[in-house]
Amino acid sequence: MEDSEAVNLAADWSDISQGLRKDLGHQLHSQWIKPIQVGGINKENGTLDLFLPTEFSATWVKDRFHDRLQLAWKIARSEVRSVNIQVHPGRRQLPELRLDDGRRPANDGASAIAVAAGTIGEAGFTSSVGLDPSLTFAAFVTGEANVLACNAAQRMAATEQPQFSPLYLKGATGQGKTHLLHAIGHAFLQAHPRARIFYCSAERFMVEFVQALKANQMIEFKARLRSFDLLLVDDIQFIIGKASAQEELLYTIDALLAEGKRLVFAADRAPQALDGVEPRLLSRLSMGLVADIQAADIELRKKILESKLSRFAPLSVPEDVIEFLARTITRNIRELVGGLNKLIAYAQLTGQEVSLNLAQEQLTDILSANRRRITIDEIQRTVCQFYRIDRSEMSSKRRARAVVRPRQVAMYLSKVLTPRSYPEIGRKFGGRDHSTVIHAVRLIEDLRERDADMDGDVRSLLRQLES
Ligand SMILES: Nc1ncnc2c1ncn2[C@@H]1O[C@H](COP(=O)(O)OP(=O)(O)OP(=O)(O)O)[C@@H](O)[C@H]1O
Repeated sequence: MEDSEAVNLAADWSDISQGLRKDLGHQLHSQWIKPIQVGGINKENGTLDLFLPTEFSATWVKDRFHDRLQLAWKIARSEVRSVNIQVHPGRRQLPELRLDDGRRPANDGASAIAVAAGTIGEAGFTSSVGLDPSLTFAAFVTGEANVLACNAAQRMAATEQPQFSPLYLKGATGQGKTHLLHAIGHAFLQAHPRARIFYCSAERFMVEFVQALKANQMIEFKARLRSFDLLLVDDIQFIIGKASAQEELLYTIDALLAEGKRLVFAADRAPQALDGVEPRLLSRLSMGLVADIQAADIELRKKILESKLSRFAPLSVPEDVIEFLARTITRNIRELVGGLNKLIAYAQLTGQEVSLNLAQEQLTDILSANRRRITIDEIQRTVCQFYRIDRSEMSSKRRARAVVRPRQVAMYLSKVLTPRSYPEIGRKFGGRDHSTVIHAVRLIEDLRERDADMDGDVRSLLRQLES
């Protein structure tokens, strides 16, 4: 990279970074954004490399800030088409760790086991590296879908002796399991400042296990694992295969439970539905309390958006935008919050007001991914009810205008609302040829422009089908 280009990139980064600082607050910014180093722009594909010092921080930043960083760079530099967040080659800057007897661990010191094994109260690196400071109970919004899981999590963190262990949090992706795991960690640390806690994903656990095995470090690995007061293991569904790693986890669970330690697992499915997990481990995972996190309903989605918005005060977002986001981004909370963040970031970076139009314009990817899958059968049923004709007319050969037009409208809606091809649509309408469907789609498009009644009918049908 030429010197002048490096200077320009540094200047742009300084502006972007400052904007994000205002947005995210000092703590999050200095922890996650400040350490980013900007690489060069690949002239061929427009990719800009952003480097972080550790794998953990790279993953964290990628998960939370990728869209924002990409958007900010796209606005700052027209030639940037995407950003690629990765670990800086050859750099791993986690604190150097020592085993209890003063020796250094034999591996590179960046291992999750080693990191989490530090004395939290002294080094403070569990709270600054392992746990996301923003994922607390205070920031977790409850509703019918998650209140039981949240109560169970609070109890796991607060009481002197846990009434149940392990706690197993079950819920679909993006519904707040990781958030609760981190919140338990924070609350537990607050109640027991010198506690030893360990947070990792099951995948990470497997990697650590294999590394320890290869490096002849199993004694230290086992000792570390058994030394924790609170063990938080995320995404346990990934603990598949590797019988020896599963066995080690099983022994760890037994050892920690025997000492009344706390264990929390999170997964996207019930223990019994975990694939490739040996029965003894399954029985340990389900022997405590299995708490379900259901998909958030619209009320909870709105409450979460409002709570996230309070961080951006005094910026306000019109109520119709909140309503729109909560109503349309239904798949999970991660996308919902991501959508809000993206919208606000875009509005701030371009100096525009947050509005319904802007939301519809800027969130097309998220919105289309969330759009309910409408079937051709559903379309045919709705159209027949609307025009009061028999369902069989959708496939019949009758050419009376009273049935031809509704059939054409249904074909048009099938093209607009489903990913089906013209021939596929034709087959669903009594085996008609694809050219018939193309003709119907063009005709209705044309009629919508010329005939207000037809346009009104189609709008009304669209509303019914998309509600
Ligand atoms: N009830 C809630 N209140 C506030 N924020 C929430 C809530 N539920 C989820 N979130 C937010 O949604 C995002 C996704 O949540 P999280 O990462 O905890 O999901 P997850 O269930 O662990 O997903 P995955 O299975 O994909 O790991 C996070 O930013 C989290 O803070």
